[in-house]
Amino acid sequence: MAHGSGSNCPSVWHKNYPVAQGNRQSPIDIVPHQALHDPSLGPVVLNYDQCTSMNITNNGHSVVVQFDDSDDRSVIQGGPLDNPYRLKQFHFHWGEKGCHGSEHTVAGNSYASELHLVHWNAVKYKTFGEAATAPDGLAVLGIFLETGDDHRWLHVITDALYMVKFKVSTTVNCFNPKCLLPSSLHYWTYLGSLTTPPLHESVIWIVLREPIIVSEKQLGKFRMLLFTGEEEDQRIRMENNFRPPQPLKGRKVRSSI
Ligand SMILES: NS(=O)(=O)c1ccc(S(=O)(=O)c2ccccc2)s1
Ligand SMILES: [Zn+2]
Repeated sequence: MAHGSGSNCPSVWHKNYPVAQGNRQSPIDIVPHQALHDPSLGPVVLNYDQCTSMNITNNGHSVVVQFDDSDDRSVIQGGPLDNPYRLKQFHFHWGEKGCHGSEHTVAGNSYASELHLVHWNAVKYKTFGEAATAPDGLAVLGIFLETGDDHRWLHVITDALYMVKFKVSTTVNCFNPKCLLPSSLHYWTYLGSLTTPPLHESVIWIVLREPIIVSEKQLGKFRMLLFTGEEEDQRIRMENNFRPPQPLKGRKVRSSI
């Protein structure tokens, strides 16, 4: 859970963001045998083949790789989505040690980290900002990270993290996030929200069942990032930037499995 001073403490977010206690908040605990298998749910299709990555930024609460979303070169479609959603950015959530750090949990079990690929509905909405407040505006693909062997492609990101130790940005060229996908695209899907303020209830969540494997060493590089800027004398390590599971409030989780 994100501890620490003021705003990055989930238990007080509702004071400034009353929607934190809304009816479709994220993350949630996914209970596989209570999920509804929906045969009408087709496969999720990721068209990330062209190079649209732009930069990697430490934004003070995570590390974010941003993409050029001025056209439909990088989109997700299929599955629960009625049309293609454009890739805007991806970022991670992690803990300070062991297997805590993911936001979604599976039957009460958490993973060491969770990758979120954020997409927006550019067919129905003119801008990301407009989509971000619409009930079907965003689609976030969640991928669990489990510790084990080195992930050969995650190195491209983790080797760049020292450059964004403080709250800064640097360019990253031609990183195709398809290399961060597990072999199976079986997923759970449900209607939820952003997991950080402003907590908009605008996200169609697609959470992959199969985790990707990364090494402790690679995860450790996330933990050496700082919430603070270079000019600040206080150095607060960036870790535990995950929100705990929120009440399901009657929502149904569907599975493609
Ligand atoms: N963890 S999460 O994937 O739910 C998430 C939190 C914040 C974002 S955002 O930066 O895209 C964003 C989107 C809308 C408004 C402000 C920021 S995505
Ligand atoms: Zn996230």
